[in-house]
Amino acid sequence: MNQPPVVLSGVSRRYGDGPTATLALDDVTTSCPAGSLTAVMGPSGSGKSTLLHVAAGLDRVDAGSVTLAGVDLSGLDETSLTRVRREHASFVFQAYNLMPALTVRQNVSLPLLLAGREIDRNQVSEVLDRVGLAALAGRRPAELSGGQQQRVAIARAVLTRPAVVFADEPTGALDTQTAAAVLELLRDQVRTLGQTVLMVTHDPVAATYADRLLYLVDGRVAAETGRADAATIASTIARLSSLSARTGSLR
Ligand SMILES: Nc1ncnc2c1ncn2[C@@H]1O[C@H](COP(=O)(O)OP(=O)(O)OP(=O)(O)O)[C@@H](O)[C@H]1O
Repeated sequence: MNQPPVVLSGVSRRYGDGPTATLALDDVTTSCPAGSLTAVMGPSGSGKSTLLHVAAGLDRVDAGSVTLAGVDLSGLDETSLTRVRREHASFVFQAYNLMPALTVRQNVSLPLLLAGREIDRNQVSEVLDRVGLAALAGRRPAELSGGQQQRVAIARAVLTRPAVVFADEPTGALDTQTAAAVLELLRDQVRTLGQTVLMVTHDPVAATYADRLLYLVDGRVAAETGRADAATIASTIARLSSLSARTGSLR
C-alpha cells in the first residue's frame, strides 16, 4: 500500500451548535507515513483527542475526509466502521481497559476472540514474551502494577499486527521508568513490524520517542516537525500555547 495508513484531508469537527459551539478540529490536513510514530501535542483543548478519535473512525467529521489503511471512512455505517477498525486499528488508552475477570493471556487474546479468529497460542506467547509478561500470563489485572497493565494493553493492541495503533496518553499514569519501557515497546513495534503509531501525549519526554511531531493549537495544525529533544519540544509547546485563543467557545 503506497498511501499512508492515516490520512486526514481538510478535516473539521464541531461540537455543539450556536454560540456555545466548539470547533475542535479546524481544517486539519495531515498524514502518518507507514512505519512511523507520530506524537500529537498541544495545549489542553487544542483538539488532540478529537484528532485521534476521528483518525480512528471513533468519531465522525463535519467536513473533510479520513482515510484509514486505504479505506475512506466517509459515509461508512457503524457496522462497516467497526469492521475497518477491527481489521486495521487497535487502541491503547490511559485507562488500560482490561477485563478484570480475565487473565493476562485471555485479555491479550480478546481481540481475536471478538473477531471470531482462531487463537494461536504460540502467537500470544510470543507477544507476551516481547512485552516481558510471559511469566505473568496467568495473573489477573488486579495482581499487576500499572506499568504491567499497560504492557498487557499494548500486547493486546499489537497481537493482530494492525496497520495502526492509536494511543491516547499511554504513559499518563506511569512512572518515568515504566513509561520509558512502554514507549520503547511502541517504538519497537514500529521498527520491527512497520506498524504506524499515532500517540497523543502531554509529555515532551514521551514525545522524544516519536519520529514526527504534530502540534495543534485551537484545532489547527500549528507545526509539524521531525524528531526533537525534550527541551526543544517543551519550548515549542510553550511558544505555541501562548498563541492559543481558545476560550472553550467558537472563535
Ligand atoms: N463531546 C464533546 N462535546 C463538546 N465539546 C467537546 C467534546 N469533546 C471535546 N470537546 C471540545 O473540543 C475541544 C477539543 O477537545 P479535545 O479533547 O480534543 O482536546 P485535547 O487537546 O485532547 O485536550 P486535553 O489535552 O485537555 O485532553 C475542547 O475545547 C473541548 O472542550
